[in-house]
Amino acid sequence: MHLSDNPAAQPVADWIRRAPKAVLHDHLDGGLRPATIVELARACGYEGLPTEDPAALAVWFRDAADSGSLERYLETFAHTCAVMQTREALERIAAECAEDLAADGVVYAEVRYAPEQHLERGLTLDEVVDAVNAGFREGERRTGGKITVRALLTGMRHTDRSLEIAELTVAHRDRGVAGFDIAGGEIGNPPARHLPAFQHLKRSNCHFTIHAGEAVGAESIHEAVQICGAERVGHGVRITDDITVHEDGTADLGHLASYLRDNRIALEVCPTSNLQTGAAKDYASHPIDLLRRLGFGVTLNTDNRLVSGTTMSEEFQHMVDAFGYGPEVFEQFTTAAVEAAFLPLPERRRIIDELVRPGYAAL
Ligand SMILES: O=c1[nH]cnc2c1ncn2[C@H]1C[C@H](O)[C@@H](CO)O1
Ligand SMILES: [Zn+2]
Repeated sequence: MHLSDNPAAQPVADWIRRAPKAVLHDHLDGGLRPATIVELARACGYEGLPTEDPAALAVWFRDAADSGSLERYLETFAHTCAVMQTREALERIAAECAEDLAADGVVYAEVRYAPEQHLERGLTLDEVVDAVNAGFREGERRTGGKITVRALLTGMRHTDRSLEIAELTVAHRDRGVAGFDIAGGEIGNPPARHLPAFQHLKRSNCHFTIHAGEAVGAESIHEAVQICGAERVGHGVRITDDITVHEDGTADLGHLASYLRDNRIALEVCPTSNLQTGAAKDYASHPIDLLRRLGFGVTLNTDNRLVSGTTMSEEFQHMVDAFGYGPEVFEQFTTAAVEAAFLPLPERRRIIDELVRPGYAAL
């Protein structure tokens, strides 16, 4: 099913909006406000936008990304990255990102982006990271501390800068950066190509996740977790390749699937994005429910709020519609996300004890 067959701008139940949420997988360059893109494009002289009408631009992104292919999904980012090349633009976009997530009830967010994609107008890698961090701090301040945001620095799988970005991550950790990731086209770019980056992170005791099991199957997840040492998996839905479901509903797990489940390797699941890239057919048959029932460390995420035309609340609502979930399931997903956050343990505990549990109890 294509998203365009689906009603846009999903109405969301009031309790879903109020529920405390945590997002581990949200791309900064996939979540800009459409009106901000239009303004920044005018200011920096970028003439490539498909339209200058913000509402039409939002629809354009979602439709263009709804292609059935990860490669075509990724092409849309040329327009967002084009307007993310100055300190002011990055700071503004990061501050608005924190505000938008907080307005949607997100209390903890890890937001990722690839610093190497923001160097076209002369910024250095360090300046990019400083600008985004300043924006996140400003956004947290504007929301009165309702949200905590940490950055993940992404290395692009088709380029050769991952070691440099891993070093950048280590240099900026404890100053707003919580970890590292690799993203981009999965086919032809296996994670082990970036082994030196992962080895540097391991030696430096630094957190990382890897996009895997989105466009390629379980072998990509195996490489990400067992060869590269990822603590979490971005998407990971194709772990179903290693699970056999029988007619009576029981399931057998292969060794990799068992390893992920038994070690609570968190899966950063992004249902709407999966429908667009062809990693899943529709919400009702999305593997998230099977994985949850089997005891995997499932977390629910947006991936790209603009490009996928979604929010955390809308992802929750899609799951309610498809599987009839109530608040207890979302409390599970949210708790699993905070437990898998790249934060010191006492901070994770504080978010669960002071924000998540009381928030769900009050619904
Ligand atoms: O879901 C994804 N899979 C692989 N790469 C992705 C996904 N969403 C965004 N990206 C890419 C495009 C962005 O420019 C980059 C850094 O955020 O990460
Ligand atoms: Zn992603």
